[in-house]
Amino acid sequence: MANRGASHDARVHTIGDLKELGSNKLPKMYKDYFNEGAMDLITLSDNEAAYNRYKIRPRILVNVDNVDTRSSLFGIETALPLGFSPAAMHKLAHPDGELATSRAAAGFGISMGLSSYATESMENVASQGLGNPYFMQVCVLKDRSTTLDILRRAEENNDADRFAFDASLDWETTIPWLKANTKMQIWLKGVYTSEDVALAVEYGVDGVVVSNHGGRQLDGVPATLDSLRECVVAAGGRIPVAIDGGIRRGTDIFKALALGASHCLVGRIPIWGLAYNGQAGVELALKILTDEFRICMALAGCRTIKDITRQHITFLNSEGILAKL
Ligand SMILES: Cc1cc2nc3c(=O)[nH]c(=O)nc-3n(C[C@H](O)[C@H](O)[C@H](O)COP(=O)(O)O)c2cc1C
Ligand SMILES: CCCCCCC(=O)C(=O)O
Repeated sequence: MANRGASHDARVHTIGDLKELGSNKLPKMYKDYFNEGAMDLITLSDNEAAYNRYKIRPRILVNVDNVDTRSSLFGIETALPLGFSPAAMHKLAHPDGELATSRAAAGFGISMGLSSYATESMENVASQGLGNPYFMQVCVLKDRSTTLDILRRAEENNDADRFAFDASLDWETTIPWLKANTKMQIWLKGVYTSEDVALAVEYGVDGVVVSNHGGRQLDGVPATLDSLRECVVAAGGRIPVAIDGGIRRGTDIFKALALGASHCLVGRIPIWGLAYNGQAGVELALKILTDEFRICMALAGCRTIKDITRQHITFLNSEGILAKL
């Protein structure tokens, strides 16, 4: 049963409610653009299903009188280990678009990622910030001057628009070129494997995001929560490993952290909030996630984010047996 205490909206008690009500306010073409994925949607659906294969192992008689959900990204404090993934075209969901999303993120003190295909300028989006971390998703394009222009503008805004993707990118040229052209941290988004985490460390990348683009690129790859496990081992604490894809509940955030994620990102949730009620809808989503996460921490016996460990999670194997990780 839904947690009826979490929301201030009579109709929205869960992110599932928000998806249903928000999406259904949109023209079908926009709804499909936001909600669908690649091919047969197997990875899209598994991103969510994976969170149900892992179970929380609560500890009892832990003093959780004063649960502290604070975390950090890029060395900047966040109210939660949560942020918004860069996702294109928020104005298709609501005319206030990324400005509304940015204000909601700033008000809640969480991280805000901006897409190269945003419908608002990075300058206007970043100016909504209140000291919360901002990051810009950059495609390295065939026309490197366009990518350089995005990097310059992102640097000027302390935190990032245009087109042809470059399919010839490789480790040897791309990462050194990026590092030579910016002082900002460089994180790789779209990492799936221990091999590529090891290369990210070797090439001096600052962090990785385990992501399959919300099931919108290669159908048939694992759920990100399943990929996370090998990526965390490969990182070995040398670089942070963030995750996105399929996170819909506060308990999902808890599970990802227990499996070693340093930060969780959500792509469609702010879009559903925007579609439902603009900035107030995004804030409603964050209220639900914050309350659910705080309650989960307390009931699992974790007072701080550091208290959430591998001991707090177990895996339901194909025979329905809880296997210790
Ligand atoms: C409508 C939409 C547009 C997206 N646009 C981008 C983008 O421009 N750049 C990018 O790196 N990822 C993009 N993504 C992927 C998200 O950053 C993120 O990986 C994904 O949404 C996470 O899954 P979730 O929606 O289940 O949270 C997009 C995702 C969606 C749903
Ligand atoms: C030419 C515009 C491309 C926008 C791509 C946005 C995106 O990544 C998505 O998944 O949608």
